[in-house]
Amino acid sequence: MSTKSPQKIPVKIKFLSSILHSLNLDYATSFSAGLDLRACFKENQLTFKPRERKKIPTGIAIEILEPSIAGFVFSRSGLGTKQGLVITQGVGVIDPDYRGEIFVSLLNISEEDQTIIQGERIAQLIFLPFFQAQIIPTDNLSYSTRGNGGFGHTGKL
Ligand SMILES: O=c1ccn([C@H]2C[C@H](O)[C@@H](COP(=O)(O)OP(=O)(O)OP(=O)(O)O)O2)c(=O)[nH]1
Repeated sequence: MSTKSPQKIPVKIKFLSSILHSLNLDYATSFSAGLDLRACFKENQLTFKPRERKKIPTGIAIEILEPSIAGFVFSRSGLGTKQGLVITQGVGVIDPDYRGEIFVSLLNISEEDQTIIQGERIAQLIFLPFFQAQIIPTDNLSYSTRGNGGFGHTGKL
């Protein structure tokens, strides 16, 4: 393992919930890629019935001070694999111009009721670079070996 630390980008964080006062909002280890987001609802706990989904406030709003970096909300692997609580839309995208509270939409894909408690770490926020396309309208796309083949076109093995 390198002794260097991951590169940091500047991100302002506004704390919106007193629940976070007593809890740590920081990277779990010095090489964690994801910043854990915590459930900041008023109740002590929240239960999801099978296939139920809920939007959960995280108690933070952010300002990413780099124009080509967005935040991406991913599932925590423990919550997803042990309890079946996953991000409803697959991945949440936090645009760099978004200033509102970050919400996490969780979906219970298990067959049982699942409960999370106030302050629990429910998802992870990862900052990644993105590109916008410079759109070039055309009728002709260049030849490639793959062509139109997709969705398993190259076989299983
Ligand atoms: O998991 C998420 C996903 C999005 N957002 C916030 C930040 C994001 O910048 C904004 C809009 O998200 P998105 O572009 O995915 O939403 P949309 O459904 O396309 O709606 P909009 O018309 O607001 O863009 O909502 C969250 O708080 N959590």
